[in-house]
Amino acid sequence: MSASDTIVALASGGGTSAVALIRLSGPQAESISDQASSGAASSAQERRATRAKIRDAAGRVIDDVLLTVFRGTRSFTGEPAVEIACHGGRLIVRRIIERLLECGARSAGPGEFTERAFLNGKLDLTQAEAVMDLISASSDLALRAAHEQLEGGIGRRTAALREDLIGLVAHLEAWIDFPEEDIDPDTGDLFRGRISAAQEGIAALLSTAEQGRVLREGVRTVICGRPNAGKSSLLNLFLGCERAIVSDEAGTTRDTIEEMVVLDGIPLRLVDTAGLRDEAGGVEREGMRRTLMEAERADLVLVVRDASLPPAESEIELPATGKARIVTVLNKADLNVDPAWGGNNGVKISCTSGEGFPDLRHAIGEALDLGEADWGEHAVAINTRHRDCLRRADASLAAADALLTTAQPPELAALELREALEALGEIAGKVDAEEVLGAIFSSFCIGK
Ligand SMILES: Nc1nc2c(c(=O)[nH]1)N(C=O)[C@@H](CNc1ccc(C(=O)N[C@@H](CCC(=O)O)C(=O)O)cc1)CN2
Ligand SMILES: Nc1nc2c(ncn2[C@@H]2O[C@H](COP(=O)(O)OP(=O)(O)OP(=O)(O)O)[C@@H](O)[C@H]2O)c(=O)[nH]1
Ligand SMILES: [Mg+2]
Repeated sequence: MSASDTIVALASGGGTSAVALIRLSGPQAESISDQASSGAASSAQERRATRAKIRDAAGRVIDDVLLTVFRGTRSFTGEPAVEIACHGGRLIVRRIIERLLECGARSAGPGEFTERAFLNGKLDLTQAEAVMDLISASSDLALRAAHEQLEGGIGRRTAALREDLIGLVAHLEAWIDFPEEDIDPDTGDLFRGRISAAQEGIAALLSTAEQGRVLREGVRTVICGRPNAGKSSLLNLFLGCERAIVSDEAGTTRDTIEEMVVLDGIPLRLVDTAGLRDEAGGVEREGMRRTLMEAERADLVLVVRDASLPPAESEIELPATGKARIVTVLNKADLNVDPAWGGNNGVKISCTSGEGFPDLRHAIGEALDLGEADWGEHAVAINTRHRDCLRRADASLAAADALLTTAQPPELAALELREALEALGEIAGKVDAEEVLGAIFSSFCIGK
């Protein structure tokens, strides 16, 4: 499959920079670049940075650049491509792209280069997704998981599962189609054992979904407590800057404030909220409603209490927190800690002095239980699309197993197995009936 048009886009970040990278991909990449560079592209050596001048239609120089030409399928996109490294001014970038459009290129849509790489067989779907994960990774662990996926980690694991199932379908269908060949039906325990082994493989992948979500979106961490407990001060302490307004006026924070931080390699999406109190009205009430909504969706709730007050005065009725872990933070430990706090097992800290902050970070790590140790060597973490495909595959395998257990016609079980294969194939973006046929002929030598 190959695209007929040539796309162009800025590949580096917007804004002003020392150098910017403009990318062209498609069959006319080289000829379009030639028009804009007085033939410099076609006289350039393949995959070698070559000095050139980009000129407008009137022949005036727009910029002095480095061109790199990728010929044939030897490029990221698997089709002819040209990269132009120009000076990173906004106007320069705009003028060069305008010139390339004038010469016959079209503006690329979002993800279109990677989509082409997929369509040209350079990447499977999980690898294409990994490119995005890689770019948006906000922590070392997320980066590792994205790298593993870009290297084909998930693709390999689903391919192995598919291979097992293809063997199974081949066996079952050969038996259906050629009963006279005297193939051992093998639909008893052995056959079902292979189905359940595949289900175990699926379950192992599915069990990484939660980590995948956390790595991609961050642990939703909601800071809640009574007004003035120091919630916004805690957010600021995490960020190391005065992001949220802090004041001794109770009810300062009205709307939720969200910021990402990374704690020992784990991304946290921190949400500062409006304080919870019974006597609130008007805007503050609306703020509280938002706090409760956030708490319900949280993975982790940090309950901030003012340790300089007696426990009863900083007590909050904890909102419904779904499945969130809860860590209690006893703030203002620099003041006189009310003796009644004695036996409370919250983490004592001072947001003003920073004292006790390492203990809090440690307590959060423990509560989340997401440390390096759990990652093993291969940091595979599936995304929601993979999860949905895996769940469908698992349901089909369960159905196939049930059909075989109740001695239904093998055709029905074969259909379910094919459904499972298709669902697994969707993960890497391939669905291919030929594969099953190939396995039948190669392993059973039918027609000899
Ligand atoms: N300048 C530049 N830097 C970049 C990219 C790019 O496209 N251009 N990348 C884009 O995301 C990443 C690197 N990934 C790449 C992947 C494949 C090929 C490539 O040319 N593949 C050919 C040749 C293989 C080889 O010689 O190793 C191929 O697969 O046939 C290039 C970059 C990050 N840095
Ligand atoms: N002594 C002391 N004061 C603190 C500490 N943390 C916060 N404060 C003070 O407590 C007051 C309230 O702090 P905020 O961070 O605004 O409290 P909040 O929980 O966000 O309050 P609302 O947004 O109104 O719900 C401010 O005057 C802070 O300076 C602390 O560790 N020690
Ligand atoms: Mg606040």
